[in-house]
Amino acid sequence: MDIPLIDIAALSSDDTPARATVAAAIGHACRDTGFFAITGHGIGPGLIEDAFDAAREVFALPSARKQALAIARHGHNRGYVALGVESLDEKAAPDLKEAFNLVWTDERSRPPNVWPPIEGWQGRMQAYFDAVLAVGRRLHEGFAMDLGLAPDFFADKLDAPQATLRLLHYPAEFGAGAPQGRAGAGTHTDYGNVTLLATDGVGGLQVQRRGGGWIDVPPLPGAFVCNIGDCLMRWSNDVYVSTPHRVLPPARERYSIAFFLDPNPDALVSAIPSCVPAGEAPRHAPVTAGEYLRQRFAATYGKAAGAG
Ligand SMILES: O=C(O)CCC(=O)C(=O)O
Ligand SMILES: [Fe+2]
Repeated sequence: MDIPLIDIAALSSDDTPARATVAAAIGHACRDTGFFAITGHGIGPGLIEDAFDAAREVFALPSARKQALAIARHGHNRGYVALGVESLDEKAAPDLKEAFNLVWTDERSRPPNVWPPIEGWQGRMQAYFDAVLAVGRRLHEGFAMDLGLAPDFFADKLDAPQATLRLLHYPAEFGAGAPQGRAGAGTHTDYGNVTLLATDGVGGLQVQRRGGGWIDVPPLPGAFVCNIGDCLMRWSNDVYVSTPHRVLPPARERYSIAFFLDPNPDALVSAIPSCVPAGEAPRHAPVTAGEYLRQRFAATYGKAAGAG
């Protein structure tokens, strides 16, 4: 299979050889397509279903209510992004999707989230956010072990992360009749360290094959599709690959929930020693994760959307 299915349950155990086996499987996928799917993550189907229900409720709000929650109004990458605002492929026409973003915040160093006025919504989404963040941190223990680092290498670089939970809605009316050249989400790589994606079982996500062509990501109920982003690729001196992917205009209405786990703003992204061959210089200059992501967001949203 092009996108391996990895049971990560042993990562939560204290069985060192079993942890190393999972880490090696993750590492292999990160060097190959940069995409893998995980089971054994410990997030029950009920929590995932609740998150999708909450996503359907927010996108079903009247347009004016959604606009009141817009990122363009609130800034800091929180809130609603309407259809036609964003192009993940910076050179292409806007994506045929709407989105709602929630960010990691301690409500002191960063502003609070924007919450829609829906009964019980905040509790459901925060529970999902916390659960998926824990899994994302656990995956980093696997990356660290695979890269010859202490398992907790990333822990203090992810304790105030630039993490974003992004509810996505691709409306049905664009399926077969999508305007020429318009995608659900244009071809792009993700910016941060790792993305954990839950889908509702409607296809459309495709991953670029290195030799050319596209791999259809099959519906994987209960699993998360994970992929490496540009920041971790840079950290690994390009040993891990951040692979371009896209979402076709779906034939049916489609919902997905992406969780982007990106490091603390002040974390220094500097080539991991085991990834730099002896006698060679690192491929990229060190940069803070905050500065790196600022540059990437500016390119996608432009100033008008007030992202970042
Ligand atoms: O909706 C999806 O399946 C993927 C979305 C995606 O790749 C992204 O938002 O970065
Ligand atoms: Fe993506």
